[in-house]
Amino acid sequence: MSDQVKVKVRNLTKCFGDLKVLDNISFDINKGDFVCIVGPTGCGKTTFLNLLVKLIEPTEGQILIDGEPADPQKHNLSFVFQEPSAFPWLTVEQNIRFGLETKKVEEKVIKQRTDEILEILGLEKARNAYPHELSTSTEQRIVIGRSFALHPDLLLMDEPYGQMDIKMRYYLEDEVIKLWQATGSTVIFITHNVEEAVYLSNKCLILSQKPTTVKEELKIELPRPRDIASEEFIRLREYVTSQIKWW
Ligand SMILES: Nc1ncnc2c1ncn2[C@@H]1O[C@H](COP(=O)(O)OP(=O)(O)OP(=O)(O)O)[C@@H](O)[C@H]1O
Repeated sequence: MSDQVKVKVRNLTKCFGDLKVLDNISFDINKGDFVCIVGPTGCGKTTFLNLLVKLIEPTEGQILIDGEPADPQKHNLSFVFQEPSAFPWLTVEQNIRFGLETKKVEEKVIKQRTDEILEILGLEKARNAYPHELSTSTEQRIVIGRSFALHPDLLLMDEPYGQMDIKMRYYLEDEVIKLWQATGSTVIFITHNVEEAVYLSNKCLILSQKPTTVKEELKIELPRPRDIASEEFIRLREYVTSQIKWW
């Protein structure tokens, strides 16, 4: 993990009319970090992502990527949302190649990255299948693979496993860690699931209730793969849960 700052959030405030959602928020995300953002329902997690991609404008403050105002036209941002969005008319392999071809990446690099991602996903044999021939969770894995293949400046994931059952989630979480480690991407991952945040992140950003501030930036330095039954894991999970409680 390098200490080079990738994302700098400074004095970010967002109001919708009289409703102050984000209240003077500042934090840094380092290059190669896997940051999970957790907080009470409605505290503004999605609002933060919308500000980052300029879907909405801040009331005050700014977000910088590599020292420049965040701009999806300039920065290489990639997204994964809760609803899988593989292109149904493309095969698994073509889905993973898609973004790289659009960006006119050299064929040799496209092939090498696609093969690497297919291998990590264990989908080499399904490379010529279409998404409708596969399960919903596999479709989401393809979307995640497609996003990591781009080696984005920043990969934004908003509850990508929200619809998956618990057993499937552990499997997918291990896979996303492999993709992250193989590509060195910087990831911002939003989740309601504290266990998922402690399992995945090397830094957990705990937000308060509205008007939202950063309650704590918690470094999580447990070895990987993480043991959810270990004393330290349980202690951290309980601690983060206690921090986001507002009742
Ligand atoms: N365009 C908008 N206009 C008015 N209010 C909005 C708008 N977008 C979001 N809000 C309000 O801002 C607050 C934060 O919403 P947001 O969806 O960012 O929260 P969240 O933390 O992602 O929520 P959840 O935990 O439910 O996923 C909510 O009270 C929401 O109603």
